[in-house]
Amino acid sequence: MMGENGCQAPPSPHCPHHGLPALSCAHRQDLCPPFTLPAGQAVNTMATPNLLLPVCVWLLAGSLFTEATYYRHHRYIPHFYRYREHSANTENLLPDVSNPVPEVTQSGAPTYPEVPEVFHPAPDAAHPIPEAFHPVPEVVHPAAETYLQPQVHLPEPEVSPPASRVFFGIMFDAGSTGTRIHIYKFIQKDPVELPVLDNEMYHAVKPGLSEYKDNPEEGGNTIRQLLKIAKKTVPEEEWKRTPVVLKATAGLRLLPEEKAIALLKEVQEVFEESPFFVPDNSVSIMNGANEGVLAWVTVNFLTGHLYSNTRRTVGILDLGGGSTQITFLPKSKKTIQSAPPTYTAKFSLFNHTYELYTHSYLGNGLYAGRLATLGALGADGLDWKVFTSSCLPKKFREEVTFGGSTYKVSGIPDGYAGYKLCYYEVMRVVKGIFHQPYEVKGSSVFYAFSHYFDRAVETGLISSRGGAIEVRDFKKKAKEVCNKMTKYRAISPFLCMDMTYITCLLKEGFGFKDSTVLQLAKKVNNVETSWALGATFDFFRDFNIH
Ligand SMILES: O=c1ccn([C@@H]2O[C@H](COP(=O)(O)OP(=O)(O)O)[C@@H](O)[C@H]2O)c(=O)[nH]1
Repeated sequence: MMGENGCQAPPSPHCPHHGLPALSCAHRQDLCPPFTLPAGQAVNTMATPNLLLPVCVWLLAGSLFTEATYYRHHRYIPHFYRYREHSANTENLLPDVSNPVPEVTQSGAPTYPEVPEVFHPAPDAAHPIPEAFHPVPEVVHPAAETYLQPQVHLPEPEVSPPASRVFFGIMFDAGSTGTRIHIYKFIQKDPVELPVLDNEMYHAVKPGLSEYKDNPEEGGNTIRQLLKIAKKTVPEEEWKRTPVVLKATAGLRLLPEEKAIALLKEVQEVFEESPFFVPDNSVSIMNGANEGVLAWVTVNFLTGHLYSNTRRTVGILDLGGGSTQITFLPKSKKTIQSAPPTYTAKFSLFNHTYELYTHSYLGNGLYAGRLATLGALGADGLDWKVFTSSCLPKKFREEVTFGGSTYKVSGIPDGYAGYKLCYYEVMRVVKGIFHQPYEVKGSSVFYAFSHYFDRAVETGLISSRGGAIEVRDFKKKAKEVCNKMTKYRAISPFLCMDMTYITCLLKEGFGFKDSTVLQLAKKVNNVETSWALGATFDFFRDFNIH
């Protein structure tokens, strides 16, 4: 089985390293051992982020495509002291219970700037936006003579402001349960200032790439389908300089290496035949630490915490199909000191170095967790076997597919079902696997999204607009669902297992208190709460996550 290294398909022939344009091949190019290809085809790890974009919002949109497509429009006033006025989604913020200012300053810990310069780092201190995105000089600096009429002694007219420059970034999220395209439109108002996130187009298709492990061509077709949306969204004159990037997560991490490589190669070929710019690091499997860090960047950026002067940030909890991530900025040194060395990540952003607690648990996503609870995870070749669980309705019997494999599963027809037995079963999947961070029992606010959000909506814990609940609410609802399985079966026969798993993950896994408040959100400021935005920032401004 493959490790969690971020590994990529072979380099694109369009890269400067291969004699072509210079847009994004300045990124980190670590070799990736598990994906070593024949000589001359060494693969690269993905690059990592650093960009700051002010945002604010209005939403244009509609559901145009099959599963989920929407188009959002954002405008942002780039002054941090105006942040609260311009937060379009204040119901998602919990300022009163946010992280308090740390009492003890942690050496090497990030400090939040007190002055607005944080928005405009000196050009030489930040990684420059690629050349191609800089406004052309003659547009930015019109010749002064054009505007001066000294001979008639008229007052000097105001010089026109520099023309804004629009650029796009296309980020594919190849998850275990689906593939999603995020098309971000940015506005670069001034070459030395930071671009503004103007809007995002999002569309998702199911199933995920890993389901095509035995038929990569068909997997490639799902990417082709999504690229059609990109062609409709990005103006034709921008295609050539719009980078297209795909990052795969747990679905591909869990596949045998050769199957994952075949899928990545197929995607690379589909990208090559597209009219978009294909950097040499454009198709990769993202490592778990980057997945957590980039989601943290997205959420803290969208909630305004990255450029507020409050020193507050929020933690993130991401429950995917194949893996689950926890990431937060510790207040106490002890959290980092007591964490296993691979459970921390440093990166630079806005001239600051952050050291986060972050970990991705591969095989502990919701779908992988279901199979693990049933004892079926990785049990390929046991087609005859029926995997049973007291978390499922007694009379339920079905085939389920995950990661391209199909398993027979059922309830226990003559046995017992219910919360207690179910909790005992899921405990086996969680116990001894999770590290409990030193300060997780504290008062930090965590944003929980992906399947945490989906299940909370399905069970009526929150509305589809999101909301705040306590960990104990998941437990209460899990008991209710498990003890009334027939009532909830129509929503999903797995609802009892899922809710119990989430409860167990939060309490026994991460060690959260019953009273910990979780802010559940699918979107913040109408932008998807996933790692994709952070990864796009990272593409343009390497965060150097390590
Ligand atoms: O931009 C995104 C990306 C993901 N998701 C949801 O988050 C979950 C993540 O699952 P995924 O298959 O990506 O998990 P992974 O493969 O990363 O474990 C799914 O419910 C997705 O619908 C979402 O709502 N918006």
